[in-house]
Amino acid sequence: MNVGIIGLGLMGGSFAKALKRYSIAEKVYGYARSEKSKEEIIELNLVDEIVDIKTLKDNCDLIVLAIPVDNIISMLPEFLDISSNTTIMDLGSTKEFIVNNVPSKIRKNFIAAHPMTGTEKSGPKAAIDDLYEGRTVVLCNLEDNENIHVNRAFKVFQEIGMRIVVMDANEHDIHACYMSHLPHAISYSLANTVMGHEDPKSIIALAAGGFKDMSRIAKSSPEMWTDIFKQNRKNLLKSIDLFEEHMKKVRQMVEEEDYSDLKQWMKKANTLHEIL
Ligand SMILES: NC(=O)C1=CN([C@@H]2O[C@H](COP(=O)(O)OP(=O)(O)OC[C@H]3O[C@@H](n4cnc5c(N)ncnc54)[C@H](O)[C@@H]3O)[C@@H](O)[C@H]2O)C=CC1
Ligand SMILES: O=C(O)C(=O)Cc1ccc(O)cc1
Repeated sequence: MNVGIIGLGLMGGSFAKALKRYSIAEKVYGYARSEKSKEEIIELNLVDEIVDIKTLKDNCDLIVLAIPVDNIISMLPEFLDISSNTTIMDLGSTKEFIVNNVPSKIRKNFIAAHPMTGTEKSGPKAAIDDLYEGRTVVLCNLEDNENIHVNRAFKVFQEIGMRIVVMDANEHDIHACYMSHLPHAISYSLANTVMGHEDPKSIIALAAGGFKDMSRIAKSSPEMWTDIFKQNRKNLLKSIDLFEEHMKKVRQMVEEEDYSDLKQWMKKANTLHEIL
């Protein structure tokens, strides 16, 4: 099997590494837009060859879109003339808007996937060897796909050591919002709150583990996350409203010195880690 990867940053670059590690592809082709990315991809030896989109389409059994979620949608018309045997797969963090915007001509070929693994880093240098190992990938709306493409996706994800979960795209976006998109909104808010109040010297001198843990994902790519917030806007707004209710509640308990209720509220939060 030949695989083509469009976008060789954290997700695409790590996918290329996993394919090599498990000898899954005969040849891995890459497509990158900027000269800087191309240089980095060659230097890091992420793919066998960097090619244009036509070469990818003519030579690959599987084409992986590992680019920001709005770019995934704008790129889809490029694939209207692909062979019915070629699988296209995206790795985007949102799913419903994407599946609803796949042109009907290639809907059977298009596998909507979301690997539930990543980091706050981006670009080719962020690619890591074992990003996918032992992690979960969510595949959405597989009833819209032809079997050849579903089987190919299952085979590749299993071979790189992933656990597969199948879900409706709408349901996926709700879960992804609470487990990932809301935490990113909170982390960005925390970072901006602290920077608006503390000077850099105090931040360096006093930042402890908790603050570092909670602000790590505030380093994530604004290009990628603006698109995600845009595509999952409805769920994100609802989750922010629910989160604000909790912030109001803790504020009120502290203001009214209601420490017994505060302790109960904290104890309830502690139980999350009995599940995790
Ligand atoms: N970062 C993470 O932890 C995770 C990201 N995702 C999703 O994976 C996708 C890729 O994210 P990352 O790899 O983290 O981003 P990244 O920023 O590390 O890599 C994306 C690469 O694609 C390139 N690119 C952008 N538009 C392009 C286009 N039209 N043609 C060719 N190259 C293009 C960029 O220059 C960049 O090198 C996104 O859709 C994101 O939502 C999914 C799970 C985890
Ligand atoms: O860095 C982290 O902890 C993440 O949460 C990474 C991440 C980012 C986006 C996703 O769609 C999935 C995972």
